[in-house]
Amino acid sequence: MSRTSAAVEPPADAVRPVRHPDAPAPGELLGAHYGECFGCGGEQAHGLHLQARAGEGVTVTAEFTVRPAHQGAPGLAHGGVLASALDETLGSLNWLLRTIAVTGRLETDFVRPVPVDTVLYLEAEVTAVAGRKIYSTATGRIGAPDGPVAVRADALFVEVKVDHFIDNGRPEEIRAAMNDPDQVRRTRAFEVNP
Ligand SMILES: CCCCCCCCCCCCCC(=O)SCCNC(=O)CCNC(=O)[C@H](O)C(C)(C)COP(=O)(O)OP(=O)(O)OC[C@H]1O[C@@H](n2cnc3c(N)ncnc32)[C@H](O)[C@@H]1OP(=O)(O)O
Repeated sequence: MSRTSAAVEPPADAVRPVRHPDAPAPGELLGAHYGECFGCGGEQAHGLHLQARAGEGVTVTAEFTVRPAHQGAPGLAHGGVLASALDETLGSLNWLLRTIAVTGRLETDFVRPVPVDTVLYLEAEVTAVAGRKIYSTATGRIGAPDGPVAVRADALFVEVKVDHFIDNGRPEEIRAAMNDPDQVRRTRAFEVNP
């Protein structure tokens, strides 16, 4: 039996992803796309503060340290928090395509418990693109970048226009994001996919 469902399997007409020529160079930190983002934002006290770095092709690596605020069972990371770390890492791949996309489906395997204070070493890759649909996969390892796999995920992201956020988000946060003094974050949010 396949580990993943058909929803995250690229269709026959899917193509290989193409790294955007202006994508950050391999090794470069991507930075947060939004200061209040639970996954990557620096302004969220209990957020993941996940730092993603561009890799070769359409890949990223990221690190996330499990803090006491991220517990489910005593001393162990909450599964939803680990899914968030995978989601954020996978979401950051879309910046290498210069595409704004949201998670349509995220299928997660929790392979090993992840204790508080553990660094989760994540790597993710876009495997295929079919129209607006972006297929990607990620793993999270503990102990070291080549340590044992603790979590993994397969995902389908769907490309959206910036109207997705304007129509559905709250005006005050949209305004604040538009006025963000950080030009890269503004570009990422509003100029990539007008
Ligand atoms: C302020 C701005 C900041 C911006 C910064 C960047 C933000 C980054 C945030 C990063 C944070 C981290 C990331 C986050 O956490 S993102 C936050 C979590 N995700 C969401 O909130 C998304 C909510 N969902 C939607 O808005 C819509 O459902 C979307 C946009 C996804 C699709 O609705 P839309 O009406 O647009 O399109 P469609 O329905 O015609 O579907 C199109 C195609 O896709 C296929 N499909 C769809 N869903 C699924 C599914 N579940 N399984 C399998 N397939 C699915 C569908 O069959 C169709 O295929 P085909 O028929 O064409 O073959």
